[in-house]
Amino acid sequence: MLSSIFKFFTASPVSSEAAMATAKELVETAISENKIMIFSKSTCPYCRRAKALFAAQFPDEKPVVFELNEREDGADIQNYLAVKTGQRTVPNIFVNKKHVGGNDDTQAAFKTGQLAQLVKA
Ligand SMILES: N[C@@H](CCC(=O)N[C@@H](CS)C(=O)NCC(=O)O)C(=O)O
Repeated sequence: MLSSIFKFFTASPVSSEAAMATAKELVETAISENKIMIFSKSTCPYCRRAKALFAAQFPDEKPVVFELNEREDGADIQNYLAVKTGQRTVPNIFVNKKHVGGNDDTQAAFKTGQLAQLVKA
């Protein structure tokens, strides 16, 4: 019972001001400290495809992945990312502090060579 109430609140599209501020700091630190930062959900097929692309094409780089569905602050992070990037879906990917976007954007950026440019920037 308590855990279902808790899940309802963590899945909420509304975060308190304090939770948003905490999520903001966490997200901004993660983006600035990690070359490839992937906000993901472990159950999401688009996320799997994006992670597989990095593993296959940039095997020397080790993306940092936050699985939002496995964290208590996952909904707050997702809400902050929506404000920051205009994108609410996962994956939400940053390379060298640049917002690449979701899986479709990442696959497209790989095809044009832009992703490789960003990775080595
Ligand atoms: N076109 C997007 C599709 C991403 C997408 O639909 N992701 C789903 C999960 S598989 C999502 O974020 N749904 C909303 C949510 O999980 O909150 C992409 O290529 O990244």
